[in-house]
Amino acid sequence: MELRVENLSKVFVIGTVAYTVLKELTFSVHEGQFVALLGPSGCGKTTLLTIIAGFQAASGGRVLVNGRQVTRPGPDRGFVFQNYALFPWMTVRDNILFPMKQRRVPAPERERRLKELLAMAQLEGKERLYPHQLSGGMKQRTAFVRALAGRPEVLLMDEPLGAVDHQMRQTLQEELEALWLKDKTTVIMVTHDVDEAVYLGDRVIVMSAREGRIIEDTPISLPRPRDRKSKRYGKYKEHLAGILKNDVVRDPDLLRQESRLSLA
Ligand SMILES: Nc1ncnc2c1ncn2[C@@H]1O[C@H](COP(=O)(O)OP(=O)(O)OP(=O)(O)O)[C@@H](O)[C@H]1O
Repeated sequence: MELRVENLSKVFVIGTVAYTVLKELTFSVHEGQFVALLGPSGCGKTTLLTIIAGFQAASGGRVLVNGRQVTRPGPDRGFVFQNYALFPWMTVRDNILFPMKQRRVPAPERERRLKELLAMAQLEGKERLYPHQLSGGMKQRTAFVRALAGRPEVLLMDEPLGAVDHQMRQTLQEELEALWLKDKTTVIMVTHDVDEAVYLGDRVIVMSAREGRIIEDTPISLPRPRDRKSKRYGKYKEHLAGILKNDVVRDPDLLRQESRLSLA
């Protein structure tokens, strides 16, 4: 599997003003890599992820998965939304089966895959519960394995832990890592949390607050599970936090570059 983002740009036009949200981004992600996409609020992380998913089109450039250009959503790309987006009226079992039914996976194969995913996520015995009856960790694990049900080439996660408090977040990061280590699907995860990026990422791509450029692309060479208290862990965090801070200091108004368009 190789995912390639080539010269990707996105411009939103509101009235007569064009806002450049992503500007000529280029990077590749290799098989099995866990990439954390880090940047301040509003820098274009979600926009980038949704273009990779095929939910919206780029204004320029392209995304290739195994050499094929992305033009629409497809089963080769799984997506985990913020707040998990489980169907509240469906049980754990039906949530996980849903994408397989949509893809008309034959029933015996569906049941086999469901069993495998429930075991992987330690959700055996919970399959008849509804989302509101689950703990935060169980919801996350359900969302994660639901996205894996169709065996995507790459899993795209948009701040999957965005809505949880600090303590819970660390626990869920550990659960997420344990789950990912069993499967090693290629992941791109959006986050604005430096600690989360260093804890989970094999590699951290940092986006600028302005014009959605890449300002850093760093491998995190630490053994897993990571020791948050280690000196090297702290160094990585310091380094990335410094980059984010410098970027903001250079652009104190944090305003997107605006260009007047003549739409007449
Ligand atoms: N459909 C749209 N039309 C106009 N502007 C948009 C649209 N979608 C996003 N934007 C703008 O693009 C910029 C980037 O948004 P995006 O959601 O990608 O940022 P983000 O880095 O994911 O932010 P956060 O971390 O807060 O979720 C924002 O300024 C946003 O207002």
